[in-house]
Amino acid sequence: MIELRGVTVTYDESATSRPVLDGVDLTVEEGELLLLSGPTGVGKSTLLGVVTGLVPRFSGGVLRGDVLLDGESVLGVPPRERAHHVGYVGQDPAAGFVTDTVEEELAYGMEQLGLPGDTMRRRVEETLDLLGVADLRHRDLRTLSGGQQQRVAIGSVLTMHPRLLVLDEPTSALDPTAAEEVLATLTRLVHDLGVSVLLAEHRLERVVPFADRMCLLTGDGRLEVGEPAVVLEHSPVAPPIVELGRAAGWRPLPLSVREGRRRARGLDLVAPVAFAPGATGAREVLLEARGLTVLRGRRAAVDGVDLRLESGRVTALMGRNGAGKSTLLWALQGSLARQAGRVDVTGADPADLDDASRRERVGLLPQNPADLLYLETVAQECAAGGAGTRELLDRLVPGIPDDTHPRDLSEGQRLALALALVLVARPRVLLLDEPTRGLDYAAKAALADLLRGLAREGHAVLVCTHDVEFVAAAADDVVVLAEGEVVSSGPAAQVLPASPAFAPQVTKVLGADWLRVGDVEAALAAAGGAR
Ligand SMILES: Nc1ncnc2c1ncn2[C@@H]1O[C@H](COP(=O)(O)OP(=O)(O)OP(=O)(O)O)[C@@H](O)[C@H]1O
Ligand SMILES: Nc1ncnc2c1ncn2[C@@H]1O[C@H](COP(=O)(O)OP(=O)(O)OP(=O)(O)O)[C@@H](O)[C@H]1O
Repeated sequence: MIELRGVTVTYDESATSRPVLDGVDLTVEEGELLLLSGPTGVGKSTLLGVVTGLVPRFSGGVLRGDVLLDGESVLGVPPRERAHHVGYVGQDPAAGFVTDTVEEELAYGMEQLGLPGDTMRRRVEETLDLLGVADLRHRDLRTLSGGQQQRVAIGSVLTMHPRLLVLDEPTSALDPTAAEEVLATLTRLVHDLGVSVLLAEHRLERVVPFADRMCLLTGDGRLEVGEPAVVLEHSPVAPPIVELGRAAGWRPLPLSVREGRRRARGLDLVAPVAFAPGATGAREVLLEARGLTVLRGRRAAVDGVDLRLESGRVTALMGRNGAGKSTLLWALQGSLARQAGRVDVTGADPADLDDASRRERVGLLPQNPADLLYLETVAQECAAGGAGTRELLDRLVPGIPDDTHPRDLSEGQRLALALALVLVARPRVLLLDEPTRGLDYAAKAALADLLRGLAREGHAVLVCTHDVEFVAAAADDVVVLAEGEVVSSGPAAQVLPASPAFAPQVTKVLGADWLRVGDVEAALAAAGGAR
């Protein structure tokens, strides 16, 4: 139904710079789910923008080639007029909201299309249920948690019944169960109604099992399209199950946990020793919270939480969308008022400190990294961060040009820059809110290394995330929050395998002794050596 022909996009027309997309051909067929993947900053959002019409109209840059909808060129057709056929949800869902409440937002697109009132009401009800947001229907959009916003944004395009859905990292703010449900819903639309879905995603473990075909942007502007199992043979980005298949020499590669489990029957491995703790020697309590309660609206979003963070440990804070994780982070950091309880960070209550002295003790990476960026270029931001900022940035996502405006960075590049600015201050306690959005596997591995390194040097790290694979790679401990209360906590090696929602792929395939592909690789090497 939509076709890109020889599409080339160049943002910077100087002779030295290469196009982001270079002669890309792609046909999205009716009734298929197409997964777009590739490393951070490679051009995935750009490609989606070509389909929706946002690139180059609102992004700048130059587009060559043609885009056809049902065989007719739509290059001159603005995004608004394509919305009838093409529904789009961007990487920052809140940025696309145009009304005030959940119900209004779900109805807005349909009003623009001039649909009859009873149709609108019916579709709003259906969508509220489909995305599990019925109890939020009257809520102000600005008070929703990140994951709640993402669900509403997806719902607001579904109500228009577009024939093609274009989604940029649609599960990045969703808890694992919600992600699975949203993908199952999309798959149902694809199978039952012949809707087409084109989605870019970094968490391939979530999406690959649902994809009919996969496109890979390789980094030189080219696009490779094929069966997921074929594209993943040599893809630089691959989910843990595929890495496991590669390590064990399984062909064809397993794409789902189920296939992996079948292949793993013949594997005879000696279980790894327990995960090495972050630091040896004495641990120091760097942050202690007792009876922490924070109201949001009339409800306690955080309800009597006790928490202790020690030097040398990386702790993951997990839990359903809306469980109160972001609220807890801001209350620990001291800038969000609490109704009860106390917080102590190395002898002081951060709520009593001014901004500068607070930053030295507790660093917080906000859910929206753009909140930390206010200068004109990457180089200026790095200079303002001080010595070492640029090096930190390059460790996470190498090669970002100095003169780029932070606004023009890809999502992952922007996150890496904000992270570098927080990390360079070397606060003893580091709080990170969902720090893996937009990051490819290499960048996540670099981030995990960085956090583990900081822990070894005596920092305490608390990472709020829905990315179970990242938790498996980075965390010593896990704290799970539900409705504002701590419902379980303990070593990651015990908490993750105990829950079907939080178990990483390797655990699901090989059992509770295994969390990471690296451990399996080591065991395979040891077994090979012993033979
Ligand atoms: N409006 C713009 N002006 C200039 N450069 C841009 C603009 N938008 C994107 N870029 C650059 O083009 C490249 C591709 O960006 P894009 O956002 O398409 O990547 P992406 O693959 O979606 O990244 P991520 O995985 O981080 O979401 C990046 O290097 C980015 O800095
Ligand atoms: N001003 C407000 N009025 C009413 N409820 C609010 C307000 N602000 C936040 N909430 C609610 O408080 C709860 C906790 O929100 P919080 O952002 O801490 O959740 P979270 O665990 O970080 O979620 P996510 O994983 O989706 O980011 C959510 O249900 C949210 O809708």
